[in-house]
Amino acid sequence: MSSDAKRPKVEGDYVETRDERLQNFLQWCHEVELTISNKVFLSKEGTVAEYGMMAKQNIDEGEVLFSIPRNALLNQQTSKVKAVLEESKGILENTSGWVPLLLALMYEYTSPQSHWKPYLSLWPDFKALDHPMFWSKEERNKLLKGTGICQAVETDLTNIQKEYTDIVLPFIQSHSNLWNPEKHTLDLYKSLVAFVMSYSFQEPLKEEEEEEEDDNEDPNPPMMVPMADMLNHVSNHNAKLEYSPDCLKMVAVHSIQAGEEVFNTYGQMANWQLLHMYGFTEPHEENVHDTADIKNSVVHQAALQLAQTEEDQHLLTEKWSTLCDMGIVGDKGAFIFGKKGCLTDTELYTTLKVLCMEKDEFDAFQEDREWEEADDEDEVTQALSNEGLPDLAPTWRRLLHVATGIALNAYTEGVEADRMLLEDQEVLGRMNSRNRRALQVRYGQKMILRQIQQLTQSGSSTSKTS
Ligand SMILES: C[S@@+](CC[C@H](N)C(=O)[O-])C[C@H]1O[C@@H](n2cnc3c(N)ncnc32)[C@H](O)[C@@H]1O
Repeated sequence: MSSDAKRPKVEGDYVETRDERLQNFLQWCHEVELTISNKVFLSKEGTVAEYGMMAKQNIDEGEVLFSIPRNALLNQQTSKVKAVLEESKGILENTSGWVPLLLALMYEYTSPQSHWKPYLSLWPDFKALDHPMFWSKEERNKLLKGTGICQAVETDLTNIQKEYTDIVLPFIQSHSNLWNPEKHTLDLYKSLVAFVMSYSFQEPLKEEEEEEEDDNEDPNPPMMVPMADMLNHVSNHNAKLEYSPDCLKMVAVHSIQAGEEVFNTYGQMANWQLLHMYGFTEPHEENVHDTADIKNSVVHQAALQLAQTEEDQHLLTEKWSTLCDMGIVGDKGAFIFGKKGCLTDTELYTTLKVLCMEKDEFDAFQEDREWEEADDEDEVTQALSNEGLPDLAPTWRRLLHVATGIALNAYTEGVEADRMLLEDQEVLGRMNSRNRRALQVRYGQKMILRQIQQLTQSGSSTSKTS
């Protein structure tokens, strides 16, 4: 380690920090020409979680806070193992597209000579990662029942295990000069998956590429962006990352006052997504992007409950298979509700419309293939916004009301029980942090569902939409 005296003064580097790892990282930033404005500094003090960036002086909207040259990004192209990853491209392809980066990280993270050592050493053992994938299954099922996270984590864990056993381990074994199965274990792989989940960035496609890659949903592989990944997230963020051909820049999107934390955005993330991917949550009130799902199958179940005769049930089966054929609903699909209304409004509108049709109407609908005529998008959005819900046709409203009830029953406790816990500071203080985060997710989802339930209460208003 070099002494303070030998260390060059890095612009924006708050040398008063006694954090040696941070000092080494800032020194490395200087060497790779990653430039930082002297109006900001990295710190563990005053931030919402561990490292974060703080404003030292007032910052104007549009100011560049730091700039990262492209050769300081860590991905399979910049890693020392680039050539061997490139050679084996075909073998390493998998559905997530993460394997090459994960192999590069396994190598760089454990290599004492790695060019990336001062950066990766900021997280010596990934102790701070506490995604639900590290909780026990019992804990997940107890705390997160109904939130959708349990199933998402089970799928992740199955995929991680399979990816490691089928692709990574054989590859490591055949490249024993670079990797070693005793060091590069499944446990390390799992920690690195969580690290990539919560610290990596994915460059958005340029417009031309987007047009070409119409069917490709996940075209750019993830990469590690030193410094940008030191910023924490809030939905009401004040900075964002911009991509240009030479470098990536963190730019203030609002003015930031001295003493405030600089927050990036990880995207428009509901609390369940934040907990699943990043291991934290925002208070439901503060997260403007919070959502709750009603599974497609739950709306089907609600319609079956409302069907009064065998004939109705039979008709319903036909309607459901029509909706499946149209690609509107599916086994794993869900309707998503935000704080202001349904975000998958076209799908829900068509589903309610078809499920609530009389038999002759449905026959005509099928014959005329009327479904190919799109409904007016603005009208659909308005009808399924919170403002529009009380005015839905009574049959639609009833169906949505029953479906919401079923969705709410999937949770262990009611919304009032969670509200009481959240309002009692003493109880909250005694709660462990997993419990608190799970509570935020459950409470937010239930509040959104409860709101739909209230807005679709029968007899609340006369119908306008039919
Ligand atoms: C990209 S890193 C940010 C740097 C991180 N604080 C550190 O010290 O390494 C993302 C991680 O920071 C934490 N984090 C980010 N925003 C947060 C927030 N608003 N509240 C709590 N934790 C947050 C979570 O642990 C998340 O997985």
